[in-house]
Amino acid sequence: MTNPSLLILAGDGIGPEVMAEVRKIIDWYGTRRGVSFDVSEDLVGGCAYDKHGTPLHDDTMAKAQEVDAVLLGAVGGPKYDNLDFSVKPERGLLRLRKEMDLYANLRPAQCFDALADFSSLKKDVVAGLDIMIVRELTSGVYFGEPRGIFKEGNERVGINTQRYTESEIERVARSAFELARKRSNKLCSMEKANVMESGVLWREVVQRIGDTEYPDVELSHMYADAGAMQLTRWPKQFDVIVTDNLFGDLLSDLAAMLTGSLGMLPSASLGAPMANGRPKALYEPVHGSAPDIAGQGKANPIACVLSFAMALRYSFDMGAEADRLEKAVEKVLADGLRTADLMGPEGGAPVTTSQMGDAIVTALDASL
Ligand SMILES: NC(=O)c1ccc[n+]([C@@H]2O[C@H](COP(=O)([O-])OP(=O)(O)OC[C@H]3O[C@@H](n4cnc5c(N)ncnc54)[C@H](O)[C@@H]3O)[C@@H](O)[C@H]2O)c1
Ligand SMILES: CC(C)[C@H](C(=O)O)[C@@H](O)C(=O)O
Ligand SMILES: [Mg+2]
Repeated sequence: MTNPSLLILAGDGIGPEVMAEVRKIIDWYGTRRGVSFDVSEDLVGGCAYDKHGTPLHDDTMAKAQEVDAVLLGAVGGPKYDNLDFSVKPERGLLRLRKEMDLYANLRPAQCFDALADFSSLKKDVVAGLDIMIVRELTSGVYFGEPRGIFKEGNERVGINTQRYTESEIERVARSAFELARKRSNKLCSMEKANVMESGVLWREVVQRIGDTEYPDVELSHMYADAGAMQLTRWPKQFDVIVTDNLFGDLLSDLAAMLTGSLGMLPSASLGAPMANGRPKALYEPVHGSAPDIAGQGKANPIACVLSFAMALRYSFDMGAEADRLEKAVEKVLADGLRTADLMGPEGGAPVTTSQMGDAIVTALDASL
């Protein structure tokens, strides 16, 4: 049997720093668990632009289509802020999502016990929190046409279009209902049906899929602005949330901070099954390239490490190994290890990115 294949696209800023820690964990699985991956690496984002004049070379896109899973670090940075939109680092990531047709973006927000004190919310509001945001990732206002900056009379007008077809809503709704069934059978759908036609359609379609295919799942609907408010008021009322591309972008950053730091939140972007039965998949932390701390050894690698745990679970059917890795992360946090983003105002001595990665590997060793 051939080894499962992984394409690593570490990207820009802290991307390569956090990915180096994931490499240690991939190596650990090879040497200690006999689970070897065929790993290849390539460029995405600003570093790809620097080399090729494009944030994602066609050859890299082709490789991404062939492998079992892609692991991505982060893209972007101030150096590229003034580039034309078509070659900005972020376009590389958006192209991967679109051409791999990764329509269901799973963004869990879990509050580790050891960090409950660290959230900006009160401890009892976040302790034990475990929610899953399913963000539609290949459509909506991110991709709708027309788009652009146009001349209209004496001034310019910027246009983006929110657009959803029924089938796009149906497939992401099914992903969310399936997840809800594996968790606590509760799904909340968020849109703005009070002001947007695309929201009206979204609500109707999600309700129909629920009524006809998932009558056992308790379905509720909420306007996305109220959803943001409820997520900060009492987040534990939610289990699975399904929402569109833009609202999902905002709500998942909000949910990340409930757990203490953006440096903690992983994600899985999944598409339709390939010929081998595995879904098309890309795994990446929710955070970006963090230019303010890049190159200083300060980045928290946990979001990227937990993204690899999601790969073990969703691409490679290794749920028990994913549990092992998540428990190893839990252990290092319980032991008090903190990167700088997890230090309170009282301060203390943070560990470096690399020390955090090493500690996770040591905890994995201890799990055997
Ligand atoms: N998936 C991605 O690649 C992705 C996601 C979001 C933003 N971006 C891009 O990243 C660049 C910077 O964006 P931004 O500053 O709005 O968001 P960001 O997520 O990079 O950073 C926001 C804040 O969180 C901190 N932070 C983020 N990840 C951290 C980690 N692992 N450990 C410790 N602290 C961490 C940063 O230091 C910063 O203060 C932009 O070019 C943006 O487009 C990329
Ligand atoms: C970098 C950017 C294109 C991306 C998005 O807006 O989707 C990011 O914010 C995310 O959340 O993955
Ligand atoms: Mg975002």
